[in-house]
Amino acid sequence: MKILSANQLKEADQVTLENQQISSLDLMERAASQVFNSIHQKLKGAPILIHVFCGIGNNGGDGLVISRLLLEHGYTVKTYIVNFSEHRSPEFLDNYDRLKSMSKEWPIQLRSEEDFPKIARQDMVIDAIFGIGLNRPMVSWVVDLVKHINEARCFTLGVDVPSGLYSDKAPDDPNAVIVASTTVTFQSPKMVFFLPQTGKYTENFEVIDIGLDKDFLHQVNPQALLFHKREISTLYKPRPKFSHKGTYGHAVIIGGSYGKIGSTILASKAALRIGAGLVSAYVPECGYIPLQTSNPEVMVITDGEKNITTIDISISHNAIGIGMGLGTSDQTTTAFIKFLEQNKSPLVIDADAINILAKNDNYKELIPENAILTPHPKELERLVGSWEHDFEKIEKAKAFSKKYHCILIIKGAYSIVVAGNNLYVNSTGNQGMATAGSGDVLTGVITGLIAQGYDPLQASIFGTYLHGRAGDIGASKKGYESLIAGDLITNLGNAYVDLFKREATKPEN
Ligand SMILES: NC(=O)C1=CN([C@@H]2O[C@H](COP(=O)(O)OP(=O)(O)OC[C@H]3O[C@@H](n4cnc5c(N)ncnc54)[C@H](O)[C@@H]3O)[C@@H](O)[C@H]2O)[C@H](O)CC1
Ligand SMILES: [K+]
Repeated sequence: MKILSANQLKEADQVTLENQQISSLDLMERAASQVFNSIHQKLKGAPILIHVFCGIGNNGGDGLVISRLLLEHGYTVKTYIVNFSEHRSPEFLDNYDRLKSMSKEWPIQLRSEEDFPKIARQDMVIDAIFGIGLNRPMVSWVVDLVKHINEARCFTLGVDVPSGLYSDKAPDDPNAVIVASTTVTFQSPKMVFFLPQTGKYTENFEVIDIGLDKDFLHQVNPQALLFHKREISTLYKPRPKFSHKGTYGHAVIIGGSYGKIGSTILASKAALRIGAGLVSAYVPECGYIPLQTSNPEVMVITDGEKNITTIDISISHNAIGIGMGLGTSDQTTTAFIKFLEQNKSPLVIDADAINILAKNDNYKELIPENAILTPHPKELERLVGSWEHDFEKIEKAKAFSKKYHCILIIKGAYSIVVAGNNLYVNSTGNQGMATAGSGDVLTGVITGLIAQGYDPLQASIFGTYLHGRAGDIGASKKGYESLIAGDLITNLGNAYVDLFKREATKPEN
């Protein structure tokens, strides 16, 4: 599914009006009626008080249409106009008149704190104050209104986006944004829903198709792509019946140091469970017995006593995952840099291997083309430098990916695969996966997929999805708190099976 920017949506809007020969008032009616349908389906006429807060632009216009339709269907509604400016949009004004002409109770004008209504915990709020048009800080009484609404802690539905969010940067004041229980958004999910600083303002979101011009939507180069099961399942490579372990490649996992051998146990097991034909672990001597005991299917090569001192892989192989538990001692650093100078294999670079690269710009030049780096936020910061907000972080990640011709996977609630200017947002995973070793499993998964013949970009997107889905299935059985990295490995098989199940284990956003 395409994630479009605010400008792209505005352009789509214009193209649609021309090609479908409709007015923007018609389009607003179409869009807002769908929001009403979604509310009506859930409320089914429930006799609760619904407060609809409308700005004076087109988001506010949507709110007025929703108010009218709710009233027509017998709901108890109070409509408020948030007068943050004198420049009311024509579509707002048309709908304002329509609402006044059909309702005995006129909308209530808000101009200052004295006008704020009481909102009870059991009421519902529809937030149509600002949409994708917010382009400067809100005046202070509107900020106070937002806080007043949030303090009520009642079910709050955001129209298009929670008011107070910009489309391309973090909010000026983190308390000046509506915290929505759900957001019904038009045509395309918004990038803000997927980023930590802004995604927290909506618990859920629902995308509704408002019928924007199909050709435009088809040809437009999106801000990012969001991957769900239907798109992901097309990446799956079926296994031929007459195949053997050699068909599925040899994955090598390099890492571990005294006290951190578990990371390589997890990564190598994950590479096996995702389907690599053969897996070898290259670890220091102290890892030999733990690995052989816990993963009998994995072959073990050792070097150094407590940490790796040279990396010499003479066995034939198809992919290497390196860095988990590796440590960053001088000896290990030298070994890793020498390895990079000679290596010709597809690489997944994780954890301490990223930390070593971050030490020196000359090291980064050694990143092979199409290597995949899987940093968590702190590792990413070491690699690309600090950022002020998430959009800047993404721009820095893109610049890094282009400069070094590699793929970055920004791990988080929605992991984002960055390949040059292209962004791929993952839709699976949950907060239970914020646990030790989760990243080691991801590295093993992606390395195992490359060994089987998936290209690095496919392996990044597909691997991130399967890893998250395994976490979702694991959490559905164990809950978030008790989910551990080993459970992700256990459920990788279920994640594959789930790809071809019709019903999703978790509703798609
Ligand atoms: N194609 C679609 O997706 C459709 C979207 N619709 C809805 O329209 C809004 C966007 O409407 P717009 O009028 O452009 O912007 P807003 O309503 O978000 O904001 C109103 C207006 O206010 C000005 N402004 C911005 N920041 C401030 C501020 N801090 N203080 C005062 N004034 C401010 C600015 O000029 C804005 O234009 C979209 O989200 C959807 O809800 C259509 O209904 C259907 C098609
Ligand atoms: K809104």
